[in-house]
Amino acid sequence: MSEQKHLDVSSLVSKKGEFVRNDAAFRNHIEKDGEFPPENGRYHLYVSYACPWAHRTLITRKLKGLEDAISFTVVDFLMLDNGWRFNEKTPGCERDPIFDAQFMRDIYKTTAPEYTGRITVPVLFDKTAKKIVNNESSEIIRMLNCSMNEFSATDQQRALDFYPVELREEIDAINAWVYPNINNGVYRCGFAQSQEAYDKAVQDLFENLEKAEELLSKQRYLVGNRLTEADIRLFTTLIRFDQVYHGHFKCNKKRIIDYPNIWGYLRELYQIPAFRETTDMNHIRKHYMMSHRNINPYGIVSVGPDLDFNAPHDRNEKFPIS
Ligand SMILES: N[C@@H](CCC(=O)N[C@@H](CS)C(=O)NCC(=O)O)C(=O)O
Repeated sequence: MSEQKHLDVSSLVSKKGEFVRNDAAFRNHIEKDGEFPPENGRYHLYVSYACPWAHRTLITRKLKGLEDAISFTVVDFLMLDNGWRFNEKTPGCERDPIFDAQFMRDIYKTTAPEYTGRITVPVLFDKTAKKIVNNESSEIIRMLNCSMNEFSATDQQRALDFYPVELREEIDAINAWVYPNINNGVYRCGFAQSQEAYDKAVQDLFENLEKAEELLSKQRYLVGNRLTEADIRLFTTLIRFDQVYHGHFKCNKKRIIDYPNIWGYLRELYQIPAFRETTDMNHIRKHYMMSHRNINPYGIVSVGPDLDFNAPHDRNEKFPIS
């Protein structure tokens, strides 16, 4: 196990000062007749409410009605030198129910002692084999979308498909600009270590937010009239934007509330229970501002803004779904 401090992002910064995210290491899949077969109650998610990548998995789990089939544990929002930790004293968090571990790194160390990479969430964990199945959220949400259908709570949830075959090309094309420029784009702004890297990241971010605004001025969702994985993936960045990324990551050319179509779209998604009930703004705001001491040395949590995500939106009138 590497002894590097958890918050040390120097290994993730290029010579030009650009933030470069590492690829996830555990890339197994839940599949019939495979090492990790679909099974009710066998799998567990380790997540942080603060983390946009983990947030995707919680939303998909709930949309698909897999609350009884897949358990989860939330780590403390504070991530300091020892990384993600379990702390049942923080509201919303619990003890680790599998190993009673103190830190997330203990889960990685116990079950994958040879692993030397970063200790990230989300983690999809097999409670029977005591193994990490996967720690890449984009793959975890695909598994939750289709590999556990037999355990969905209702037939309606079972039938939901957020990555349907006929839309895959379009969804992939959207993800291909949303991920680098928006999802990871905010991190590229916030963790940039040169003016040049920041300037480029911020330009890419706002050009692509304009692109999303333009698209959402013509249609209800990113891929036409149907809610897909692309929307789940964009939502978790948008919901954090004005409250955190705008100030903390210096993404302050505009706010999301300045884009009328994105703002309406964000409110519509937030008002769907699976999105709203998995959003914890307290964890989100405190995590970023109290943990990233390299960019906010005193850990002071800023005041606002106070946004009404529950305010009515006009998406249904603008783009009715027949
Ligand atoms: N590719 C991963 C990225 C996950 C990730 O970077 N998670 C962050 C939290 S937002 C983390 O755990 N960071 C700790 C670190 O990099 O040391 C995914 O999408 O699942």
